[in-house]
Amino acid sequence: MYFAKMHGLGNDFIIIENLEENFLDYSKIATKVCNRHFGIGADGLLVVEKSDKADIKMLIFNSDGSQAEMCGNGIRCFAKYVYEKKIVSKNIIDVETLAGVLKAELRVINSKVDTVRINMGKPVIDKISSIYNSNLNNLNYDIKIDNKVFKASTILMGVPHTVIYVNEIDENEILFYGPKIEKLDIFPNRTNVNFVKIVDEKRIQVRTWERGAGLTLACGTGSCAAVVACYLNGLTYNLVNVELAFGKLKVEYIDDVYMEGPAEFICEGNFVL
Ligand SMILES: N[C@@H](CCC[C@H](N)C(=O)O)C(=O)O
Repeated sequence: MYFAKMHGLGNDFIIIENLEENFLDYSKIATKVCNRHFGIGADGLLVVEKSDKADIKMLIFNSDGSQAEMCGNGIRCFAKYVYEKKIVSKNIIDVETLAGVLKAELRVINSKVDTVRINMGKPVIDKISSIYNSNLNNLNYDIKIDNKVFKASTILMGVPHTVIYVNEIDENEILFYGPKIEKLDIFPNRTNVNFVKIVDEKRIQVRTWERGAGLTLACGTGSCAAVVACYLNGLTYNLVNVELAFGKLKVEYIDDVYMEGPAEFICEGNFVL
């Protein structure tokens, strides 16, 4: 089967096409090809399918085989892929996802996509009982694990995101607490966990423990959720540069959330199913 490998700020994906809609077990394919030792290696699998309500449909599966509703870094890679492979010949593309139809605006230089701006839609701040099984104030509450107390916010940005406010980004802390927070009983569908350091009103740093993929180098939906949470808590402006491990995303919250950043091809080839 033909594949391309792409990344958005180091969050990497295998992309496959299934425009004829053959029966394929995507979850099984994801666990196989995403494995970094026995497969190609990636955080997730993106599938290109036909859509009857948008220009094209994107499906996303995490490296553990679980399906997610949306992926911020993934949708920028996906939009670049369908444009440069001439599957959709428009530079504003409507992409169907399980979180709704989202608009991808491509900045094209010499027929190549440089950056992609996505209208990520509206964050869900209240009424999130399906992801948040509690009557706490989900924008500002405490999570206690062992003897540690974290200030937290939980927001649905296509997928469930919990923001943990920290003074410093500490990878060991993320590896220790990330999986414990992901699986707390208050999150019936698990949660992505974003450790967020506020540098100033226009800059934050984010590292994410992702549901179904573990610690990744960047998370697009997580960066958007972090900006929404920081802005609504009065900690930043509504236009913020989000610094990830290897680059930046520009996120703006004006009713809808807009995210802009790069997408890159790594390689392409074939694998045996
Ligand atoms: N890396 C992504 C999010 C992918 C899905 C997530 N792991 C989930 O299960 O919710 C992004 O860039 O948004």
